[in-house]
Amino acid sequence: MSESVQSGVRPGNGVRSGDDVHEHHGGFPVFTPVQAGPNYGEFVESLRRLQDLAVSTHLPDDVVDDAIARVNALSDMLEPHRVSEGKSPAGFNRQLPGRGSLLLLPWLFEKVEVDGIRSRGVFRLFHRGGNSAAHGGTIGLLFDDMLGMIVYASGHPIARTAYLHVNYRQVTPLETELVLEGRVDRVEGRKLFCTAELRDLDGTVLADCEALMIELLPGQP
Ligand SMILES: CCCCCCCCCCCCCCCC(=O)SCCNC(=O)CCNC(=O)[C@H](O)C(C)(C)COP(=O)(O)OP(=O)(O)OC[C@H]1O[C@@H](n2cnc3c(N)ncnc32)[C@H](O)[C@@H]1OP(=O)(O)O
Repeated sequence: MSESVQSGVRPGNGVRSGDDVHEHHGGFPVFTPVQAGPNYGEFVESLRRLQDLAVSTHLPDDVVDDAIARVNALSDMLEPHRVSEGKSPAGFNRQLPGRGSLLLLPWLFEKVEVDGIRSRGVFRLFHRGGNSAAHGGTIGLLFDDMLGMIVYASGHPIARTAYLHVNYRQVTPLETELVLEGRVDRVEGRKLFCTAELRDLDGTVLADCEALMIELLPGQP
């Protein structure tokens, strides 16, 4: 199999179909994953810490002024290195929490196999919704991103989420290790019906979802 991937997606370990199916479905460009450097994970984690602090501090105005200047200086340093989609290590590095993406929940995959996926991690302070619970939208983000990985691992061509039904069963705590598991339950043509559950370490289901992923047709964005 080539090193090229569509939006970071390629078949799970030698499963199901050949290269053609994966490299010619959908209108995604073919990306070559950008390997993160040795300190990239620490860089992303430093930015997450900054986000945690941004939502959990009450700063004097002069500290805010100083912070604005420093953050702008940092942005000015990064700006000349801007690249187009697919040319940054962000999102392509499965060995890093959140695949090295600041958007994604900083979770790590424990199992990425044809029959399903398991990942583990915490919701951070900056994911707070209210009363120390995770914001419901961030739970949807966790599920939705996992669905992409489920499709990838199961060996199906790239797919998009047609619907994602989330059941919020219990309040989801912040800064507490949790486990997420999901899989493709059944396939009808291009339609992949998936389920996933978010549990605490006692096995209590905090949220679960049912989703329809649809394999993209050639040229579909
Ligand atoms: C090496 C390192 C590894 C890294 C590895 C990374 C891998 C990880 C990548 C992550 C990648 C992100 C993946 C996240 C997933 C998104 O978040 S995607 C973003 C959110 N979703 C979207 O933006 C989708 C927007 N919608 C669309 O583009 C189109 O509606 C769709 C979903 C492509 C479907 O359109 P279509 O192809 O025209 O399909 P259509 O003919 O309408 O329907 C096909 C069938 O599905 C049914 N259907 C369609 N929609 C629905 C619906 N909402 N409800 C029920 N049935 C429906 C139709 O009834 C039809 O059924 P049949 O008649 O065939 O029985």
